[in-house]
Amino acid sequence: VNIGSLTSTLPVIPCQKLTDLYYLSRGGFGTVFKAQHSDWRTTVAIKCLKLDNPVEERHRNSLLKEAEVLHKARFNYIIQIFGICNEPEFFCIITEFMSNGSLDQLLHEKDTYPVLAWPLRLRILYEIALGVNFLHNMDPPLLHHDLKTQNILMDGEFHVKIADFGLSKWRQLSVSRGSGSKPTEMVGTVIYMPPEKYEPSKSRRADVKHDVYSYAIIMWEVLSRQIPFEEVTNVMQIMFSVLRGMRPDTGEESLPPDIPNRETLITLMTCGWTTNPDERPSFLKCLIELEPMVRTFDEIDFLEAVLEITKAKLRWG
Ligand SMILES: CNC(=O)c1cc(Oc2ccc(NC(=O)Nc3ccc(SCC(=O)O)c(F)c3)c(F)c2)ccn1
Repeated sequence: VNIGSLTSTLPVIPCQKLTDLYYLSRGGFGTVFKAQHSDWRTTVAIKCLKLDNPVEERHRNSLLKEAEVLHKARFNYIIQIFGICNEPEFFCIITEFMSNGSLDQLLHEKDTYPVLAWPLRLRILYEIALGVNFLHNMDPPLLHHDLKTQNILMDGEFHVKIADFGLSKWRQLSVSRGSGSKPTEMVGTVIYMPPEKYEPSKSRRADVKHDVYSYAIIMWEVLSRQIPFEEVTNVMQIMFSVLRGMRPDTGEESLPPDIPNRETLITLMTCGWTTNPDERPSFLKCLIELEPMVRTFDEIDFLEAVLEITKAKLRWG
């Protein structure tokens, strides 16, 4: 058997199979739609190149590259790619549709989700770590470098899938080329970015400790349901404060005393966002800390937590 032939090729899907397109989000030059696959009878998400500007080779290639990366990174906690649609006038990546949206929405839309039980919050943190740890274990390691709650998606049972809308990353690319006269403003958010990355020139190549800083900030956000540095006026002020050592507050008003394993979780998050990248834990270390915590809950605890928010969501409509 030729091992090369074993690597399953990615299905190429004719674009007329994709119907009922519904606009979801837009970025640099990519646009994301919800769609129906007419043969598979399921809902999918498609990330495609805008149709207005001529599909330059560069854009098509970067989307092809993304499809290849996703195809290689197939795992339980990474968004699943179903195929690509590669036609002269229409080019897109087809992925599973994550019906419960992003972690950002789950955490901060408190009208829709008034309660978010601790067992589910811990399972979410654990599954994010499983996903990123898998990427870091690939050969060569795949570094995400844009982990944020908007890139963590939730499926029908509120299980986590790591995604990368990547639209801001490319936009940043196009902006940082100094296209216009105005200063290249940072697109996207700076709160998940480790301080050593504020000066891209000085940052070390292929920084393996970037993602764990972002993860520590996400840990705080999941446990507090607050926006990190919400009280700080602007992006520059956040960057100066973080460079001086400011981090989200780990006091009881942000992280309530009833959090299970509160001290261990705070130790892990403060270690994860420490200024010196070398002192930050690996995702393997994070998983070893989190496994026993998640094991203290049983399947019913998770199902009850999911049922609670599913009911609330249906009531809110
Ligand atoms: C309510 N539901 C929705 O709105 C919705 C929208 C949706 O749209 C997409 C979102 C993201 C992607 N693409 C993507 O995630 N790619 C990618 C690339 C690299 C890495 S790993 C290394 C690295 O990060 O560079 C990675 F983890 C992921 C996409 F194709 C479609 C998908 C599902 N549901």
